[in-house]
Amino acid sequence: MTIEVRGLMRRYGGVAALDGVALAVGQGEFVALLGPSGSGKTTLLRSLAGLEFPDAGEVLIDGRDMAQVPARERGIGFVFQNYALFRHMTVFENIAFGLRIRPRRQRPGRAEIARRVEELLALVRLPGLEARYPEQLSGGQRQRVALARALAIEPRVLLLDEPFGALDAKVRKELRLWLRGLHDRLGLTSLFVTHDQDEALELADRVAVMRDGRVVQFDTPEVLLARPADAGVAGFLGDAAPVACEVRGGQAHFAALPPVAAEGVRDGRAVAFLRPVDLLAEPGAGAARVAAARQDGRGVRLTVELGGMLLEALPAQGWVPQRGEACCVRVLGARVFPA
Ligand SMILES: Nc1ncnc2c1ncn2[C@@H]1O[C@H](COP(=O)(O)OP(=O)(O)OP(=O)(O)O)[C@@H](O)[C@H]1O
Repeated sequence: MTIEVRGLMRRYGGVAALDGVALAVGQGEFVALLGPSGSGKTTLLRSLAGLEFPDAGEVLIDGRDMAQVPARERGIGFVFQNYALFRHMTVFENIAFGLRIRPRRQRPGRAEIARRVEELLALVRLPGLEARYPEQLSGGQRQRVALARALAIEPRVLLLDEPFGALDAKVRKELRLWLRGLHDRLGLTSLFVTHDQDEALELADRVAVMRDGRVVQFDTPEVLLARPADAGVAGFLGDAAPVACEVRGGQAHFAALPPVAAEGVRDGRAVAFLRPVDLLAEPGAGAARVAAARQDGRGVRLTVELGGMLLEALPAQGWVPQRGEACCVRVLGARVFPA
């Protein structure tokens, strides 16, 4: 199924939660809505689900305008933060609920419901847990039950609001990869809200970056990192450090770093956004000093001190940096915007 919204507006008192949102999602895409708190992500997701009705604009699902159609008639599955399971119902009843609320004509019989619940539990890899209550499950298990409940109606579109928000980092990582696999296998079109950029960049085919009730950029993770639409997006993604510079003739000049290409940027004061992968530190008598070097899951993370700034950089291959050691920093690339 395809999803398209045009000119979506939603005001709460004086606040424009959605301020003219446009977005077109293709069949089979896995899309992240990413943005700071209050940027309108949840309001957009709820408008797609039919839990919120926009003041103006269109919500097209497979080309049909759904803006005023209630949630249960949209055939969309949704999963919210904090599981939102019914605490007084067993796992079986929670999942069956998704089937029992279907319009009468499509509602399956008792035996068929039991068969479907069993199938869904196998799908989310929780067989045999149907008699448990939510409080007898771990956070990750609860979230998978919530997903099974959403999938019970066989939706073609799945909407998820911070689905892994309450889980610890390891479970979160496992579950999101598993969810991506499930999306692919079932041929769903999915949108999920997150304010975790790693999650968005790792999982999504495309990421819609939201700010102040608008989608400011909608692109693949690669394009977002390489060509952010504006300084706001550049600063929000990829752990980029903003460094003041001066552009002259297509080059950005810094006080303490070598110049770097800034093609197409007009001459004058500017800001360069430098990610750790943009800076290569090498041992040698340079103006920089190693402020910290630590090992994490991805390799050595190096912090260098240079002209009063602290910048994250990659160490040259084979070099084991020591704190306080002098070094030189090369700039491999930068995203530069007029100040
Ligand atoms: N029911 C409501 N009543 C009044 N204001 C609301 C309501 N729902 C949302 N808002 C406001 O609309 C704006 C967008 O909110 P929304 O929840 O969509 O943002 P968000 O990007 O999902 O934020 P978060 O990441 O914090 O969940 C915010 O300023 C919020 O305070």
